Amino acid sequence: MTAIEFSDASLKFPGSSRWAVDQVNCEIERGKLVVILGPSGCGKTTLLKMVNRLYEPSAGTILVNGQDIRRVKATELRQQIGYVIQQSGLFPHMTVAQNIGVVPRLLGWEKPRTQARVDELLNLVALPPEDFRDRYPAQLSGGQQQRVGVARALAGDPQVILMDEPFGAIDAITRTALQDEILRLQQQLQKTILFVSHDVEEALRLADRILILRAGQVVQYDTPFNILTRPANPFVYELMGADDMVRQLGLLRVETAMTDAPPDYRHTEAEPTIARHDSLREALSLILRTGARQLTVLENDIAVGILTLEHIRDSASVGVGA
Ligand SMILES: Nc1ncnc2c1ncn2[C@@H]1O[C@H](COP(=O)(O)OP(=O)(O)OP(=O)(O)O)[C@@H](O)[C@H]1O
Repeated sequence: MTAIEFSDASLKFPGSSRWAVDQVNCEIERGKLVVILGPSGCGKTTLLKMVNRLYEPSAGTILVNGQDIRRVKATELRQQIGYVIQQSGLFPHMTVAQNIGVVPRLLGWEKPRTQARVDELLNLVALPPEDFRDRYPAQLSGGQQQRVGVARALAGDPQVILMDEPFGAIDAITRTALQDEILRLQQQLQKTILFVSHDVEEALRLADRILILRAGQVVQYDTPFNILTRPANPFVYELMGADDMVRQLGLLRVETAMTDAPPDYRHTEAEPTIARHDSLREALSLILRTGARQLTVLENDIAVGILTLEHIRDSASVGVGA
């Protein structure tokens, strides 16, 4: 099912001679995390802000859950769509609980229901409620503020969440921790997330699909694996740094290269196993170390896939497409 659909979506800012977003056509499947990637000024933020009508398209249409967003009041639309921005955007004069409770209050929830939801969300983003509920944003680290920002975006239980470089201003170690958190939450909640980034590693780690923009136009929209192995043109190849394959293998997840295990598949105890979220680099090490012909890919102790050296080799044989 399609959660967001862009049809010829375009935007030209008043007084500007060029299109900031130029005839974007793409469908975002429900439950997927799509990263919009591209160089500075290519239109990533503009495209994102068109979805919750912070910017109105000059031409084309955008559907959210099948509905033309022009037919929904902007305020109502924004209550249905979570939004996380770089500097968290928390209201400084409100406590953490009040910040997270903004949308539930707008939706008219009773106080006890809002309070319970705030605590549930703080637990979900690994901030113990009793420690954090009554603090003000200035009393939090940058990483904690972003966690609260994510909790706030989830508060009304929206199906669609927009994230605009949410971890851009965070140090590298905390950023990795927050990315792990998003992957964990995503496994649990399966929201449709449109995530702006200019960081290739972040895109490869998080995305089910990557949308590459250049000068407002879609250059390629595909899985991280296909973008790395079949870049549409030299621009994509360079953007992805596809010449450094060892680094890329460290970023691609096993699940991006494996084949699904047949329903009757059984693996013997002796066969080495790997988790679907481990990196291809770890998989390669394991194959080389054990001399195994194939690895069984596990998720929650269940065999979900098979990974061979050929799969990894395919992922490393980059060619620039037409
Ligand atoms: N409010 C505005 N008025 C006029 N032009 C704008 C406005 N906002 C953005 N632009 C222009 O539109 C183009 C796309 O900007 P946008 O912010 O979407 O790019 P971006 O890809 O998100 O960039 P970055 O990675 O640097 O944040 C740029 O040329 C920018 O200068």
